[in-house]
Amino acid sequence: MASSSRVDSSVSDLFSSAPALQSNLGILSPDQIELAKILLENGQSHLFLHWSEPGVCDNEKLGFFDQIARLNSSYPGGLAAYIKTAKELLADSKLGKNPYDGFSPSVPSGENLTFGDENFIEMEKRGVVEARKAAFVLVAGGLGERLGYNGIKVALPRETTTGTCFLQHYIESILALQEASHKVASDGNQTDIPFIIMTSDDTHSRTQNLLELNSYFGMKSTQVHLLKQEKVACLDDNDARLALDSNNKYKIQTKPHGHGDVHSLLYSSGLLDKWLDAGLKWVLFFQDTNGLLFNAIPASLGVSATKQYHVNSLAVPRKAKEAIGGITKLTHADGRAMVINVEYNQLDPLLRASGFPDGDVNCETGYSPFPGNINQLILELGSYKEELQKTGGAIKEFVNPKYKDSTKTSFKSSTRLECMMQDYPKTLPPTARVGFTVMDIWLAYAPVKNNPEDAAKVPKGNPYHSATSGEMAIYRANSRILQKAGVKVEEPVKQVLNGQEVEIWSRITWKPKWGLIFSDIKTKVSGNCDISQRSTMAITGRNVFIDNLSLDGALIVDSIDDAEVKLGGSIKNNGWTMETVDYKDTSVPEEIRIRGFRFNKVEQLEKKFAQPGKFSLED
Ligand SMILES: O=c1ccn([C@@H]2O[C@H](COP(=O)(O)OP(=O)(O)O[C@H]3OC[C@@H](O)[C@H](O)[C@H]3O)[C@@H](O)[C@H]2O)c(=O)[nH]1
Ligand SMILES: [Mg+2]
Repeated sequence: MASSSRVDSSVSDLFSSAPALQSNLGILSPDQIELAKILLENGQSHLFLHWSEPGVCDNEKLGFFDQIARLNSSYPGGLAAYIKTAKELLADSKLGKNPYDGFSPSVPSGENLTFGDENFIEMEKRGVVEARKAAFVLVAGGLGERLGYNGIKVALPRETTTGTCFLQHYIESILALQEASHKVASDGNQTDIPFIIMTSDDTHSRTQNLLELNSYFGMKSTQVHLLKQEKVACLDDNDARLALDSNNKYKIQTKPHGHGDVHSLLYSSGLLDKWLDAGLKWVLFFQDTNGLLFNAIPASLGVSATKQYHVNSLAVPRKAKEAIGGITKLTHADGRAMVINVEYNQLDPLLRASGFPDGDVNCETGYSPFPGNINQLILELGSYKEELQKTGGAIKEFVNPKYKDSTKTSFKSSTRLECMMQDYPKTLPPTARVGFTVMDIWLAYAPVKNNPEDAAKVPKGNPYHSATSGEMAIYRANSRILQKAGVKVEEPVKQVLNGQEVEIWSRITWKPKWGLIFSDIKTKVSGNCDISQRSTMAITGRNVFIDNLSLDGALIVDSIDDAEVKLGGSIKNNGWTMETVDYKDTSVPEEIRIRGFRFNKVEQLEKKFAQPGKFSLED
């Protein structure tokens, strides 16, 4: 008796701190009252200051608790944990505490892959074998604020020769891997590779529509899962008081929590257990707009398998101050060490604070000594699941408030906690096998992140990360791959598009099923072949063989799988010319004008082979 009345009195003490809430308790359900207690116990009584008497705005009040329930259930440990962590991180930030305090940075060593050499080819083959035990996870909840594109980024064309969008290319690449992997499977295991897309309220319905309108680009709809991340509550001050929406006092203001949410979402989805039961071994994470990524996947998956890495991050040489994180070895004074991404905004201050007075600068190679993180992670499923069981998928967070002045007592605008998927290894035990794999930039990394205006301001020699450079990188990579396979592809010309000087190579594209790995591509190329710089070549069929072809113009070839087509002889036509377009010209569709050019399809040889059999271009 005595103890229960003590509880009651402490509860009523709690509610007496928020009289406007207390008078409304009658309209709330027991669950909502529990949530109210959590808020009051965690210093959030200000949320109720303006609440009206019962009978006025009751629907809004219930809506408020609906939102609180969502915020509470979508965060590991609930709102109490969120507020507690926020207070700690805000206190550290106010003190100017260095998150890497006690750690000294050094350059780690990893695997280096060179496109086309014996090791690379071996790794690719091994990767194809492993692929049927993989699941792919695309994080695509971001708004793409730096690009400023109106639609979702995965709907942007990867290149405009065929107009194939990023999402279609990703799906076709996964399907090509699946098929190739089943072909070499010795265990008869023919499961479909799962494809997960993390969305947010900003991208969810548009991603869903894009998939549905295009019949999932050839994937089974059951193979694709969308997991929507929720935003997190904004914070108004150093006491982690939650921010109310300025237009609706019954609503908490929210902002994105970052791509790190993918781990807790995967954990709570139950998918990891399903995958383990199905015999899967690898989870591959990737980002929304890297049109070159799948050039790097087979070989790096081969590295993961060969080295038995629990974590393998893909990296490319990094230019100092480039907006990609640096893979860094951090050694603590107490002996602990880890290899981890240091985000691009933190690398310079970390270096300056730890004996590198020049900060983030290039070394004698012309690159930063720290490899650049492209945020493609390959995790070994068993150890991943084990780790998430301990953490619930929670990832080390950070806070980045913009203070009004040096007293650091108030913020210019509300802030929130954030987390990044590449911080996953931070909680791993020292026994974990954490590695990284460095590849050529031209082969593996060409994200579309910057709008034309900002891209044009990128320091000379650093990558633009724009729609222009992203598309040009596809042509460069394909041209170089064919060069390596023995085709004489003419050298590029330089041109300024949307204020950015880029190399323009022959516009060569193919479908993933035509050439997934280099050894496949080599079997598709023979004889003396040359392709001029002004040429366009688009191959959408599978069994298409380039054999003694001399191309100077545009050649577009489509074929069914049962048609074997030989591309040979001398093809010359007026081809497709490139016209410059200014990004400010709003008469041109946004997805085109952000590139700074469009094709004028003057003349082409276009062939379609829809019957089984053997054919050549004369047929
Ligand atoms: O809340 C979010 C934020 C972002 N994302 C997704 O995460 C991906 C990366 O987002 P951003 O493009 O904003 O990431 P950034 O460019 O700031 O940095 C990221 O990529 C480059 C790497 O070197 C960095 O280490 C990595 O953090 C995108 O696919 C985006 O859609 C989410 O899914 N949810
Ligand atoms: Mg970002």
